[in-house]
Amino acid sequence: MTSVEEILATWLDKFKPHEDGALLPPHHDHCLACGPDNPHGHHLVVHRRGEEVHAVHVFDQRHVGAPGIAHGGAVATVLDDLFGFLLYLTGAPAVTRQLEVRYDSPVLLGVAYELVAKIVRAEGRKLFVEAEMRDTSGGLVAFASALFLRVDEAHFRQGASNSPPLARPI
Ligand SMILES: CCCCCCCCCCCCCC(=O)SCCNC(=O)CCNC(=O)[C@H](O)C(C)(C)COP(=O)(O)OP(=O)(O)OC[C@H]1O[C@@H](n2cnc3c(N)ncnc32)[C@H](O)[C@@H]1OP(=O)(O)O
Repeated sequence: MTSVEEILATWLDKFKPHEDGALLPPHHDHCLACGPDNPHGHHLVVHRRGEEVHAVHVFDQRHVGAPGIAHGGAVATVLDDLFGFLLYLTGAPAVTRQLEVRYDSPVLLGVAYELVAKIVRAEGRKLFVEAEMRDTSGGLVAFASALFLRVDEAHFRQGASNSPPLARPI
């Protein structure tokens, strides 16, 4: 697992401008939603699309709530993390202060959904953001809104000396 200091050393590079259509970098390699090296993660892949961010995502059996249906917390994780990619367009890190998710239809495992997020407005440190998740017919299955607050590197250093075990003992 990479240390907080190692992540911070390259973290701000990710906030340099990304071209329209570019594949956006994961927050870090073990991020629960987008980290490619997290075996429990969603492995979310996100591109810039104009002033929005876009992903096509499939939930799998690891994210099950009711049989065959994604857990609502898993859906919220992915939507929250998608907002985290909008931060690359703003040029500065921020964290979720409030997140609200509306679940309009069950999100089915093994089915592709299209996700889009955008910044609705920015006021000082505050970023108000919204996201939609749609099925391949264009039907809205979930809608999220959130408030993100800009923070500095000191915020992330709060976790630097905290090294819990990688997995709970069985
Ligand atoms: C290691 C390196 C990097 C790794 C990065 C991984 C990144 C992952 C990326 C993304 C992954 C996904 C994302 C994640 O998972 S981020 C992880 C989940 N989020 C957190 O852990 C955040 C925890 N919270 C905090 O640390 C503090 O609360 C922070 C720092 C956020 C704010 O505490 P602070 O004390 O600083 O600020 P404040 O609370 O006084 O408020 C400030 C202003 O905001 C206004 N306000 C507050 N609430 C509301 C509201 N509901 N509607 C409207 N306004 C509201 C408030 O009135 C005030 O306004 P004003 O008086 O200034 O006008």
